Amino acid sequence: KKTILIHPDPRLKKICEPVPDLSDELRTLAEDMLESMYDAPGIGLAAPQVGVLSRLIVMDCIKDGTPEPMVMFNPEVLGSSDELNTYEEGCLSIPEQFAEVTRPADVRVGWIDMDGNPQERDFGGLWATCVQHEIDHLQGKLFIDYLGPMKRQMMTRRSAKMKRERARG
Ligand SMILES: O=C(O)C[C@@H](Cc1ccccc1)[C@H](O)SCc1ccccc1
Ligand SMILES: [Zn+2]
Repeated sequence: KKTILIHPDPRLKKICEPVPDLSDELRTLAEDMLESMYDAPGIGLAAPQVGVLSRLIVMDCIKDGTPEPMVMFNPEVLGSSDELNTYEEGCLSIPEQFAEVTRPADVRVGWIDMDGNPQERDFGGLWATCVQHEIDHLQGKLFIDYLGPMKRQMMTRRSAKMKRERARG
């Protein structure tokens, strides 16, 4: 299991490097990230959140109750709808802070899967929100960056407080 970084942390603001070639090490990292995600619990997790500045995200697009774990290397948004959707987002790196974020309702995403094969898929609903939230992490972008400066500052202060309290154990 990997430790999830808490905002503010400079590693959460970095642009992540593309994954050059798949390796067993990267596949193991993806497995560890899925384990950390389920343990949190969460429905998505990006590599920078566990301190790895590579373009890798994991998600579980639960389909009618059955878990559907997804591993995406070098994910990119290929297209997005004009239609928007607003969702109250949270982030495992900004504990217990929630705010409404508006994003395109539907997105087409391309990525390389665990077997090294290129994949392409349309996402809607919660999964569209989740995959956009995760891909933002690879650009060093957090959901609070969509808020006004006052709300962002308040959430940053509170997250920093949570971080201090967690560090003290
Ligand atoms: O920090 C992360 O990237 C995990 C996020 C992913 C996410 C954020 C907003 C909306 C959808 C997904 C969450 O903490 S995972 C926790 C969660 C669980 C169920 C529904 C929404 C969020
Ligand atoms: Zn997040």
